[in-house]
Amino acid sequence: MSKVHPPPSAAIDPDPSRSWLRRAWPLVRAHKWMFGTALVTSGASTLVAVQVPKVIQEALDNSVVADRVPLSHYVWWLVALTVIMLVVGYLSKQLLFRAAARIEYDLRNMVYAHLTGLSFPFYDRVQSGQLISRANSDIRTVQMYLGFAPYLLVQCGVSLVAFVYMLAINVPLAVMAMLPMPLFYVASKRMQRSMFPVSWLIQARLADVATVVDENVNGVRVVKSFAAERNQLSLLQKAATRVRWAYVKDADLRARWTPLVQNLPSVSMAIVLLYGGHLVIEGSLGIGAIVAFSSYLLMLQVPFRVLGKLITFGQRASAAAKRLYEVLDEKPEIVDAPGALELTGARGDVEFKDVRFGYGDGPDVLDGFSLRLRGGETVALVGRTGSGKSTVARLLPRFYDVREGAVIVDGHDVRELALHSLRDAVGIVLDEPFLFSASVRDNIAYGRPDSGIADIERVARLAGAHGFIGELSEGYDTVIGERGYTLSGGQRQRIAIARTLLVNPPVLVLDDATSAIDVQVEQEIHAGLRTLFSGRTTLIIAHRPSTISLADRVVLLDGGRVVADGTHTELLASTPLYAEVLAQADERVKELEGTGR
Ligand SMILES: Nc1ncnc2c1ncn2[C@@H]1O[C@H](COP(=O)(O)OP(=O)(O)OP(=O)(O)O)[C@@H](O)[C@H]1O
Repeated sequence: MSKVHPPPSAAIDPDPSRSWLRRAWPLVRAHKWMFGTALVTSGASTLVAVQVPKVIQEALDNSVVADRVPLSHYVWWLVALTVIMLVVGYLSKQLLFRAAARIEYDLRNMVYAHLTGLSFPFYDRVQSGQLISRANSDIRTVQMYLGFAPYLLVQCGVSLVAFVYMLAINVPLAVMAMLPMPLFYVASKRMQRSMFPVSWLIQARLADVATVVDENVNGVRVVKSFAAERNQLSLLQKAATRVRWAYVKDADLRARWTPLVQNLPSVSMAIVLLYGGHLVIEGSLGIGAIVAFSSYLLMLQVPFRVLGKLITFGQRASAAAKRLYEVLDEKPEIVDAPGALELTGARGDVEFKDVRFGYGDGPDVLDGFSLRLRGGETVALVGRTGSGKSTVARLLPRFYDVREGAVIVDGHDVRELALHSLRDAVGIVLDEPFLFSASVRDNIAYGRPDSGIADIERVARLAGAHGFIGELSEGYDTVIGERGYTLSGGQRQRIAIARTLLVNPPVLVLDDATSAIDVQVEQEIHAGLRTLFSGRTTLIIAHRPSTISLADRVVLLDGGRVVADGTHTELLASTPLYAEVLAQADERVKELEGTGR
């Protein structure tokens, strides 16, 4: 049985006018106990660390210089403090890393869940490399900051206790030692201002590189068939050069600012030596105080140094978070209407009523498109390339919404139906089906994961896939390579047909779904296809007369609307455009066969 994974514990604040940190706050708050305990224990361990110089000071003054107390007394104290620091430090780190991992889990799940919910128009606009980069590196950057910034801040805060101890030893010396600190603050601020744009640029350019790499890997077949490796490499080099430029700029700014910011506290050490040494010579301060002071100053350097890093880190996290929010704030365009109806036991009566549609802000692809498919009918949709046939197919399961008119299933506008019930009822097989890197059996059972092998074999037989599956090295258990590229185009199509058949949808759309199956094999599986179509409403988008002959009726699409409707023979006789489209398709098939594809 598969393990149940908990849903994310929190979502981000939806108000986009708020700062990125405020919006991310619910993620941290969801683990407040673990986080809180981690912070308290880390504060406690720092507090213990601050005691160490005090013990050394007393040991020097009372045991080494004055011989009033045995030295072993202080040695035991130091041992005890170290043990406490070890135990408390272990606890705080354990809890902190766990809390940080949980934040990452929540963030990752939230982003992926959101991406899954987004509609096709979003995926048409966004490059997948950018998405992958956002989903990986940006999540990590934000998680690191959310997880570790509060911890570092607590450590910084508690280290300031060191300053209180310095004041207790000698007020004027403590004040003088802290004099360079305002300068330090100003330098850190300036560093922050000059570095922010560059850190933003780095994130954006890394995403560009991811896009090129993604296209290179996914489009490797095209790249190689055009022997375009060099071009692709030069594209990558261009993107990588832009990243390098940003990193060099970052390094340049860092090299200018970091030494200044890091070494300013050393000025404090010089002041302590100069003024403190004078006080010791005068006899108003013990030598132990100077040693304690230098330790405290070292401790105080840590927060200031960390603060500098925290600032840069914060800028990266802010840039990453804003890019993640861009995705998270994206509203799915195609969603269930309030009170959406469940489509159950569909008859498969389909109607496109005076549909006008275009992609995004683009021109109309369909305009005044009307078509009725009665329950159980098989209709072939034919048209020139680019005439909008696949677009018609995409409107039926509501991948996109129409601009005007309506798509109606069983008397209901698809916009009134619950999306999951509509998509359960409409099966769609594409010409280039996507297969997963899983076994043939799992690919066929994708829509019905609980199906038994008997059902899987039955649909594979109908789709004409059983024969070649049997010849694969491990039959139905053969794992097919990424996207199914270890199979031929026709084999992939037959697996995709079987996959849809198993779901048994009352409405079926085959979008050029047999185009890669050779004519002879297609003839062989015609019987299977007829069984597949019987009892369900089928829209076949096809070019071959042999496929078209499976339909009861043929409609011709041109100029965004239906221009002819009838049987294959009727259309051949009455509509010259129909014969022209078929002839063009025939030429295309011959060309493809000629190139051996
Ligand atoms: N996702 C999209 N975003 C923007 N425009 C698109 C998109 N998909 C298709 N188009 C455009 O819509 C028009 C119709 O495309 P469609 O894929 O529906 O044609 P088709 O008739 O199926 O073509 P073919 O026979 O070549 O597959 C074309 O002009 C195409 O450029």
